[in-house]
Parts: sequence; C-alpha cells; structure tokens
Amino acid sequence: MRPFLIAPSILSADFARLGEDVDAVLNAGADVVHFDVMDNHYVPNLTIGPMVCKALRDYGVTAEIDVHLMVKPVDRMIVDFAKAGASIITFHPEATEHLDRSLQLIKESGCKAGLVFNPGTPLHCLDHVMDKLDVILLMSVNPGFGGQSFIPSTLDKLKQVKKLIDDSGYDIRLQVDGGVKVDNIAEIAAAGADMFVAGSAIFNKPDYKAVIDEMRSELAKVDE
Ligand SMILES: O=C(CO)[C@@H](O)[C@H](O)COP(=O)(O)O
Ligand SMILES: [Fe+2]
Repeated sequence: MRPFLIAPSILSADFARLGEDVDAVLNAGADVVHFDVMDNHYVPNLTIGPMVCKALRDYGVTAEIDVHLMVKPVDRMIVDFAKAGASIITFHPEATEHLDRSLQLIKESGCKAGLVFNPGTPLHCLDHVMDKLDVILLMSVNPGFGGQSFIPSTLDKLKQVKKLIDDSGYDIRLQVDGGVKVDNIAEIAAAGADMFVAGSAIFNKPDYKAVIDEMRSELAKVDE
C-alpha cells in the first residue's frame, strides 16, 4: 500500500498572499498542492490559470502541484499547465472529445495523468484507459466550490474503483475531493482512498499543522 497523501486545495487559501499560504501548509506537513482550475463554463466558478502555477514555482514551491482541471475543452490547458510546472494533471471525461488523446497529451508533456468523476458520472470510460492513468479522482461533491458537504454515496464508489485498480494491477492512486474533514477521513480511507484533497477543513482553521496532524492520526487507525 502506498503512503497516504494529504493534498490541501488552495481554493480555500488566501489568494492575496498565496505563496506564503502554500509555504505555510507545506511546512505544516502537507504532501501535495491541489490546484483547482475553474472556467465559468464547465463549472459555474472562475479561479486561477497557468500563470499562477508558474508564479508558485518561481516563488520556490518544489512540492508536487496537482492541477485539477474543471475546464472545457482541456487540451490547451494541459499544454500550458505542463509548461507552467504542473506535476499531476487531472480532467473530467465529459470535458474532452478525445479522452485517450488528452491523456496521451498529459503523459507526453511529462506529467502524471488522471481522470476525475463527478458524483453522478458513471465509471465505464475507465474501461480502456487504465494503462494511461496515474490517478483516479472521485469527486465527493459537485465541482465548482469549496466548503460543501461530503456526499456519502462516494464511499461505495470508492470501494468499486479500489477493486478496479487492484484487479488491473496498475499503480494508480485513488484520490477523493470534496468535504474531506478530520472526522470522515478514516472512513474514506477505509473505503480505498489513498490521496485526500481538503480545502476548507485545513485553510479555514488557524493552525494548519494541528489539522494535518489530526488527519494523519485518524489515518493511522485505518488498516491498510
Ligand atoms: O475541486 C474542488 C471543488 O470543485 C475541490 O478541490 C474543493 O476545493 C475542495 O474543497 P473542500 O470541500 O475541501 O472545502
Ligand atoms: Fe479539486
């Protein structure tokens, strides 16, 4: 079993002092920076683009940057984010006309690739692309906003995807995003997730280290 990874979503960070806030959360023990990109088209919100990713790299952030694309179409943003320093790029299957081509583009750009499934999106498009995936991300809220509540049916979906990954034999991370908190992270891990995105649960608290430590001690209770 791979080590659990905690990936704070900077959607809930202080955008006016983003570099400092990202440094603070990494110094508090976060593993990966989750970077939410919204286009007011695929989702009803508008956030940040490749220039901000590059700015974080120029500021000195060396941790993996996990770019969650909630944009349509995706291909141009894949290329731009790879150039801007992204480490992982994930996108929603509904947002591209050519799933396999978009995944190949991510790999050719030197990044890890992932697909994201909304709560109501079926999983069948995984059938033919498992060999191209480094990450499968299950949304546990509908995408577009931080601070929403975890949708409980995600737990069953996680179990289903965990089995698909185990049966495939590929080394694929199972990420969950939306409403992840100290009090539900253990249950989510027990269902199969190994990478946890949490925005409001971390950034809305004054002591990031205290929250991340509490998350890790909850995770330590889970049988891997
Ligand atoms: O992709 C998204 C929302 O679309 C997320 O990454 C959120 O930013 C998670 O926020 P919390 O639910 O943890 O506050
Ligand atoms: Fe996200």
